[in-house]
Amino acid sequence: MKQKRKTLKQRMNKHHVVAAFCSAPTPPPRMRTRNSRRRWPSPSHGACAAPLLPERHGQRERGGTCASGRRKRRKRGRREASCSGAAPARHHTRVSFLVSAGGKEQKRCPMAVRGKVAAFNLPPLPTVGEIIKLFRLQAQKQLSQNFLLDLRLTDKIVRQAGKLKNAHVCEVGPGPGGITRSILNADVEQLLLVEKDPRFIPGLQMLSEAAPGKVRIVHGDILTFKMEKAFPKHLKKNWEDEPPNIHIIGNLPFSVSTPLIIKWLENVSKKNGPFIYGRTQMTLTFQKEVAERLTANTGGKQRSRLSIMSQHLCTVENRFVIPGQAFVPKPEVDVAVVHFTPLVQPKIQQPFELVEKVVRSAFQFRRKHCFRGIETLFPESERLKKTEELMMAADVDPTLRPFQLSMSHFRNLCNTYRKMCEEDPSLFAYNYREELKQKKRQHLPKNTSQTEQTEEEN
Ligand SMILES: C[S@@+](CC[C@H](N)C(=O)[O-])C[C@H]1O[C@@H](n2cnc3c(N)ncnc32)[C@H](O)[C@@H]1O
Repeated sequence: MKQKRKTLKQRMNKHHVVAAFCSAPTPPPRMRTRNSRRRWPSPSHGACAAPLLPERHGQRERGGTCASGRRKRRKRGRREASCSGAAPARHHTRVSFLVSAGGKEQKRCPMAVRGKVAAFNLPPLPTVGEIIKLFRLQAQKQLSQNFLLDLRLTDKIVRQAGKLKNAHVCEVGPGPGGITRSILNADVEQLLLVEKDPRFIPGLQMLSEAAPGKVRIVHGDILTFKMEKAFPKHLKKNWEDEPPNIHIIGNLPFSVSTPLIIKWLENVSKKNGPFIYGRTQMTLTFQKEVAERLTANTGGKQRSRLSIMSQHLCTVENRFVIPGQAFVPKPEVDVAVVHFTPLVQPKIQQPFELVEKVVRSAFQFRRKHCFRGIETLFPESERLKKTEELMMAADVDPTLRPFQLSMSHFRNLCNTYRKMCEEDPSLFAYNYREELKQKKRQHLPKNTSQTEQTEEEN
């Protein structure tokens, strides 16, 4: 009789587990999964995981009716209960969930989906590590893929975005879905995932099924993806108002994050792309040194083109550093999480291209006096005269080094250069590098300023 009742209970458990994966948004009343045994059920639909997921439901039920099965389960239960909060990320594949009859969390390994950010609980899922194994998602070095498996860390990244309850979020490069889980746990309204590598799509579909109606997956390149229509129109806010409840979050490869932030800064300046909705906030990871450049102050060692371009358009905050060893595989460098909020008024009120040109020229020779870079704004024939005119009118000491120039120095330089371009409409089209190339092609004798290598970082 006792044995019969247990079997029924087990059947109920099985039913709830399946339901959780198929469509039910609520967690099962009581469930145990032992991930090393791969007990999770396969998703019932979608082209994603079915062929790779082992079918174990029958085995589970049979195991429950014999004495040795019960002994094994008791032993396993003790092991699960001993899973401590200090478990390192690599232990995460052995994590289990224990949820009580009321759906209230009794005990759950802190490595699992939780943290202050959690406001919505995904049903039990295979861990990120298991998804990687299950779908054989080896990181591709040429795509600079480095994954975050520690969900405390992904929660921490997501917390940097602020309150996400009912927010519309776009995650760039979700990969195996660590950050994705933390975003979903923050009780967002809608999550748009843009992933370039098709190998990750089935694992993401699995997450999508665990949070029905919330996730939209786009297989595409974020550098070309059009964000203008990505979110509902009613979320639009005036630029002067508080930022809309729209966030961009992502841990992108370094090769993509720098060109992407430059593109998005241009979008901020033109109020298009993701900023058609207002002052959309971004929480993104960068190589630590790039994050330092983005946030460097006047006189700082890392002060560069990126510092001026980002800080004149946004409030930029370097929130925290993630050591390289937190990623799998470990990259050569550390990573920093940077938060951007577009400013109501840019600090330099000139077109993006003009500011970019002045700033790029100024940092052309970063160890030399700033006039050496600034003079590359002018054709050789009138270089000296025009550079003097610009520096005088902008009230900038020509012997300062580029990294010593403040935002107001750059504002004055841009405003004066704009006036000079209005007086001489051909000036803005002048391109120093083009001139150099042409001269090289013509085999003209080179003077020092022509042969000098530019030092500006790109
Ligand atoms: C560094 S991995 C991070 C993966 C995951 N977000 C994490 O934190 O574990 C970068 C991810 O971005 C994806 N990715 C790379 N370039 C991309 C692009 N241009 N557009 C969209 N996704 C891209 C990669 O395929 C990979 O999944």
